[in-house]
Amino acid sequence: MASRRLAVLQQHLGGLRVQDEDGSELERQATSAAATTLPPPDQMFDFLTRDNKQLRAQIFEFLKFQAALECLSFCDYSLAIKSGVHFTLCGGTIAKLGTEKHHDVLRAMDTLELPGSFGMTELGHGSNVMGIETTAVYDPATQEFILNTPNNEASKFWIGGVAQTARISAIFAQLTVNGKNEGPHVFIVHLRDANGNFMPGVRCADNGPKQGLLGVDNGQIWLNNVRVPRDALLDRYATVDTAGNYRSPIANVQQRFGTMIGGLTTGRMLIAQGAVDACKIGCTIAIRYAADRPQFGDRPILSYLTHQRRLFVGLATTYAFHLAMLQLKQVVVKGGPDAGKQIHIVSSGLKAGATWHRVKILQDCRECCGGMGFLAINRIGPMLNDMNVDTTFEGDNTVLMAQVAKPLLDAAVKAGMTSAPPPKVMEMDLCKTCVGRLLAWREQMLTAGLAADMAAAAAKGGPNAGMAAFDDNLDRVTQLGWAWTDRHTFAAFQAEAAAAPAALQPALNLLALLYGLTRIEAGVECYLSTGALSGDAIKALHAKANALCRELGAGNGRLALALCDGFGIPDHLLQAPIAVGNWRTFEG
Ligand SMILES: Cc1cc2nc3c(=O)[nH]c(=O)nc-3n(C[C@H](O)[C@H](O)[C@H](O)COP(=O)(O)OP(=O)(O)OC[C@H]3O[C@@H](n4cnc5c(N)ncnc54)[C@H](O)[C@@H]3O)c2cc1C
Repeated sequence: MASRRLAVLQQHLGGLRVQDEDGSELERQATSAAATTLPPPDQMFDFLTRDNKQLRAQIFEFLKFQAALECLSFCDYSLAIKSGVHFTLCGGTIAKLGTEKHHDVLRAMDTLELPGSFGMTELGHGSNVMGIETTAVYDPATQEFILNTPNNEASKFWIGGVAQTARISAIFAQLTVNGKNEGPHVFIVHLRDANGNFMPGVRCADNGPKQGLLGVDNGQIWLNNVRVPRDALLDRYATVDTAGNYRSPIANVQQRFGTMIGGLTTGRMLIAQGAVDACKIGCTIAIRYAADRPQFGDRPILSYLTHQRRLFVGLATTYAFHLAMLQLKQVVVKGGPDAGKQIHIVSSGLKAGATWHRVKILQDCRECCGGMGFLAINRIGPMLNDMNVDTTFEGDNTVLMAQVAKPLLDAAVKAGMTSAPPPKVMEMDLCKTCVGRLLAWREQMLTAGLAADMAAAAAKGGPNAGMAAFDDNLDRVTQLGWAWTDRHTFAAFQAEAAAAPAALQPALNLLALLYGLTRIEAGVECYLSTGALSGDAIKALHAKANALCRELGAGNGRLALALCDGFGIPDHLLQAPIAVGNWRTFEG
């Protein structure tokens, strides 16, 4: 059992599994890019940590932890989210924003003695975290903070674990010391005692029935003069001494809070990875079933172009995001002075991109399985419900795409990029380099156009008018977020494919090209409206994508099936009868 578990962990650390020895050439080509381009998991970061055994062990633990949560999401999304809330959101916040005195709490969380929750969102304040209204006022007489919910909109809402199980919460509240508001800070607040009774001044309630994710007890919290000791403040970035003096190395309230929550990106990464993992499951179930299911005679439904267009594009996109996530994890591990900003942008784009793709890919998989896709036992339907929220939590996708676009636009305005590059007809030789250039061009085109509008508005009405122009063009801002994500993800895919052993490259290059072509199709308006691509070029591009789908579908989808096997999901975690050839004997 232990060795099986280790094998599962390893395959997810490395990314994908290597096929059996007796696999055909095509199957060998299709096996893991990640498992073959990267060294074994325990040596993966040797180059960073050669002289520091402790750091190396920490990095390995971090990756093992992420892999373990991935394995949980293969079994059950509620279980993965409940664990993520406890360990990553609550535990991770205490670890990253707290100091050594908070480590006892972490130890009690590790043993599940203290089930944790993450109290950021309020009924009235979701995406705008700076606007939260819960208050924490320092009382120097008792050296305590007094926390309050001043009105119902300030009640903590959606908090995972709070309806039934959580004993503590990392509560975000506006801190006031000596009458001065210092902005949002985080406090460890005990909600329930060991018997499950509410602590004095605390009240919690269930949020009520949800669309899915029923294994997570989301709830609401009201705090009424709840007193917590001075040490309850997570004080890595700000301290309050016994006499009530507030100190922080970051003077600006907004910057200080930005620094605090900027470090809490692990949860966002886990949501993005969970979406990629769901796509692996959905694609594997749907492609296996489609290869096994005849309709209109002996013809397997996988041979229909419409099936290939939906499932193989989904497969290519899943590989693209898997490999981009793998690169992001390496950036996180590597760290460095500029890593924070980079991680924020990349994790925002990948989370929004992966979860929005997941919605489409799982829906396509569901439809491709016909009625069987609607049966709960075949998993895809329940996954669609359980995961529907991933576009909203850990940063609403639209808001995240704006965060991807904002620094690009700020840099463009600063660099004086005040006119869009003139549209020019692009060469369409339909190779990977050409696709990469086209994706980069769309990003530049959108950046320059928006930056020009913002600069013009600022020149007339000042910086606020520049920001108003940003808000007035949020549809284009979202397109820019997508354009950046498409370009970045394609580049990651290309890099991983190029680094793979020669035998794997044809399969990975094929998938990467299919992914890139379909992302140009997704942004076709930009190319056509500017004259960058002609109608004939778009037709050729569409035909090329179809031809790649035909290649993946050859031999009843042999290559596509091998690429699914490359995900390394054991059958007992796939669970769906239609994925393991049992639909013919199905009796309900
Ligand atoms: C199942 C579930 C579990 C959750 N678990 C937790 C938890 O454990 N702890 C916790 O603290 N929170 C949790 N949340 C809260 C979650 O993080 C918030 O729902 C999320 O931040 C969005 O906030 P909101 O729901 O208030 O939506 P809003 O922020 O009100 O957004 C509503 C809509 O308005 C749009 N919008 C908002 N602002 C802008 C803007 N500036 N520009 C353009 N469009 C905008 C958004 O795109 C969105 O479509 C959970 C939520 C759910 C549903």
